[in-house]
Amino acid sequence: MSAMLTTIGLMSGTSLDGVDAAIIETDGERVFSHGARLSLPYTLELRQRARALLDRAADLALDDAEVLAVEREITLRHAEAVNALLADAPHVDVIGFHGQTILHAPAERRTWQIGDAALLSSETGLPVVHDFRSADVAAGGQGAPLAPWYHAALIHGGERPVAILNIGGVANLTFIDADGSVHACDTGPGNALLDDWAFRHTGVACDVDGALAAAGTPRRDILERLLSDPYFSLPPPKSLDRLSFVTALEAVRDCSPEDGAATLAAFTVEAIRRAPLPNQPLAWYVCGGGRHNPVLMESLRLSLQGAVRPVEDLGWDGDALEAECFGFLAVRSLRRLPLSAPSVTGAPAPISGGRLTCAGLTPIPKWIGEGLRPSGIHGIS
Ligand SMILES: Nc1ncnc2c1ncn2[C@@H]1O[C@H](COP(=O)(O)OP(=O)(O)OP(=O)(O)O)[C@@H](O)[C@H]1O
Ligand SMILES: CC(=O)N[C@H]1[C@@H]2OC[C@@H](O2)[C@@H](O)[C@@H]1O[C@H](C)C(=O)O
Repeated sequence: MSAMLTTIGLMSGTSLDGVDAAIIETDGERVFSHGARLSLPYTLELRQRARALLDRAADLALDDAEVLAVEREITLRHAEAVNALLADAPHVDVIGFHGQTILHAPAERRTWQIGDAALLSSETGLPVVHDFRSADVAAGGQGAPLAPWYHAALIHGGERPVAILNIGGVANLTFIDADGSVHACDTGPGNALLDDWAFRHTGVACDVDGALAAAGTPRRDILERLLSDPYFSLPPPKSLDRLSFVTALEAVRDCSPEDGAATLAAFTVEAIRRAPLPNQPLAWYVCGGGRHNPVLMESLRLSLQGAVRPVEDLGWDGDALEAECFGFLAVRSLRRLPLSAPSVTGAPAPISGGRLTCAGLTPIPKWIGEGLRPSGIHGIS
């Protein structure tokens, strides 16, 4: 296998808004180029079916008929995204397929990403690396966040300490200290609660441009109650499920739509401010859909010490970063490089992860047989 592979990374995040796909060239340690990217939204119906699974995931069997049906729909949407990128890409070696998290309970050694890797492989004719979190969780790690590997690979020099903050459905951060050491955790809610609240009150899937929150005032009493959750006093590593703070929607139930949105936005920001960091970052670079919400960005600027900037100021694409990350992690998996480490996920030692499926391929690409075969291969007899 040549050291460098062209990958398509795929992420279907906790916002459940759709699939992001992005091409990079990487050896799993360095990133040599960034290629095309695209996002394909899910239909409202698929979004709602996936959301219903999240609500029931703890009690669902792996082969539940609705799980399999939603998994198939989601996988076919991923295949559409890959095939659209392949139409203009000269050559791609491998797909990094995160899938859709419907349950994340590392304390119970469970994390569940739905997605049919064999179907994706046969629909695209490419090898697929998937199931990135299970090995870490089985070893006692949090299974998340995994993006710090990618952030650390991308960031060169510049000011330190620095934080990369992803505001997706859940918010997570990577902190790189002055000595280069990397720390990470999920900080708390990202956009997910705001999305649910906006949908309930406006029928629109998110609080577009923060319009609702901008017109309201945070309810400080409710905010303090929300922030008294023990999660915020825990040291890292720590990670969250999309539904971890869903009771916040009950707490703001009697607020006006505007005040409720303002309170939930303030909850996201204050949880970030309280993230347990060894030092204060000189700068915070923000990626994920939350950076498109001016209320979140302005409140972060007022609350945090250090500059708050979109990752575009580093020349990165903040909407492609997570998808790119899973292409990067796919190559790390093929090379059996660590996907997790004590200071990031709390795994007892740096360990690799991910599984390879080649169901769509005859013959199997030669490089896959050249000593880089991960454990747990499906589709290779
Ligand atoms: N113009 C906007 N105004 C307000 N919010 C926005 C805007 N654009 C995007 N968002 C928010 O960004 C979200 C999508 O963000 P993103 O794609 O980063 O999430 P994700 O990848 O699903 O999450 P995660 O990082 O948790 O996996 C939307 O659900 C919405 O809340
Ligand atoms: C279990 C799971 O899917 N976690 C996601 C989620 O979305 C944001 C945050 O919670 C983060 O911990 C993680 O995703 C990113 C890509 C990560 O692993 O770094």
